[in-house]
Amino acid sequence: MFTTLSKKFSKIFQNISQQGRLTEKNIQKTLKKVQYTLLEADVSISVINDLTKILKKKSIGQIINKSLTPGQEFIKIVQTELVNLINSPKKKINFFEKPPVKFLMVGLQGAGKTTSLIKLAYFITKKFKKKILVVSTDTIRPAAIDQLEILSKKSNINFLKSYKSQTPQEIVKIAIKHAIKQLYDILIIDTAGRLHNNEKMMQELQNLQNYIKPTETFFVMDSMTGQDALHSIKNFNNFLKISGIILTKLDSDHRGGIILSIQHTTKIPIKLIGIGEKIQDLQIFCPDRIIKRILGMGDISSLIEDLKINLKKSTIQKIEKKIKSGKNFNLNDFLIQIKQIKKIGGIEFLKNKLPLNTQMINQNMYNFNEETLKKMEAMILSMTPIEKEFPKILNYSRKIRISSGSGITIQEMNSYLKQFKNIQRLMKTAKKKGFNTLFKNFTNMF
Ligand SMILES: Nc1nc2c(ncn2[C@@H]2O[C@H](COP(=O)(O)OP(=O)(O)OP(=O)(O)O)[C@@H](O)[C@H]2O)c(=O)[nH]1
Repeated sequence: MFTTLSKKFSKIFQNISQQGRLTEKNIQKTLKKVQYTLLEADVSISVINDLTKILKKKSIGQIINKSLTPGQEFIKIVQTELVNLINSPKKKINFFEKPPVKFLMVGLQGAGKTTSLIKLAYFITKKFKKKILVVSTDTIRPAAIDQLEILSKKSNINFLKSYKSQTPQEIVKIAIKHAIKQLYDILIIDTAGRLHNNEKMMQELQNLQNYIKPTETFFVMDSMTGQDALHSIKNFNNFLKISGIILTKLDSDHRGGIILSIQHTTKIPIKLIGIGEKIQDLQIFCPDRIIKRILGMGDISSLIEDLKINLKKSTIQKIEKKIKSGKNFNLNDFLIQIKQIKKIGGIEFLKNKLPLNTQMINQNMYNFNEETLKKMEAMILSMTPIEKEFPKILNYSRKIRISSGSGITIQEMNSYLKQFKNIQRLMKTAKKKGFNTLFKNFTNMF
């Protein structure tokens, strides 16, 4: 996510941080670099111009000769202004009205409407314990109704069957009746993908929205579409009242410009982001977290949140208990950790959320990948219980035996055991400073 963009920002920031004193000239020079970076990232020109004006005014006014750490001050200003650029007071999802609250999903073909619908239903069920019903009004694309049915079944979401012979309005009428009767809190309605210039289909959608009067009408948008998407949103908004955007496919490494342009250009808030194809890959849009990632500062907060949502409470409690007890962290515990890393999305997922500077400094971390994780697991599984408990006893002959059992060279084994020792040290720090430091110091494990 935003790798190219964040690498560029990291470089600009590294450069300015090294300057003891800032003059108007070098602030102007840095702002030029920021401008080019945004331009290359496909941010719209009007956004860049407005942003540069504010940055110039604030940074020149506030920094020169006034700050002891001018570089840091400059970075803070850029960070704050970028957050302001994508923030909106209307970004909260409204589902606290009289039930059944209705959500309508609209957008171009293939934008990710059906997938996002299911992810959203799953997210709200899991986080807010609401009773949700989903229905499809897509009678145009063959298999669209079946797709929603299959996804719903897979995720244990209540699905109401609809038929191609029905009109969207008939489907919705039945669904609302059903939702009221069965006391559902939320009804989420999928629609057929369409182009904004298909007047007939847009009119049909407008009629449907007027009939449903949804609390939220989400425009689901593929973030890979770039600047063209801005026209689509505006055109959809001419027919409908869009209350929020769900920006999908942010996991692909695109240029990132669209996320900085949407709010400023359309005044419609981004409410949710899709970051993968799996059911749990939907997040509430948090401007400060996104900007941190764009600027290469990592996203430790959402990493901790993801870990808390995706790992069982009991597992987290076990780790915390282990840390607090001060008992020696052994290779059995390490094996459990490896399994957990795999479960939450693997090492690439974790790396993605770490501050870029730390990642770049720590070459070992950079070289660490899914393959390494597999090898570590194989190494530990080839050990005897006593070796796992007390790795200190691993002498040369024991290592030879483990090596032939796991297919890992002695050199690799030594390097993994060194990493394990680093983790042991980290656990001791976490005991003093708390559980969250474990993730904040993640890179020190390597
Ligand atoms: N990588 C990634 N893929 C996604 C994301 N969201 C959706 N997709 C994929 O995008 C493709 C299209 O998604 P759908 O949900 O079928 O799109 P749709 O808008 O309902 O499509 P139509 O009904 O044909 O208009 C599928 O392969 C999804 O798995 C995301 O956040 N990340």
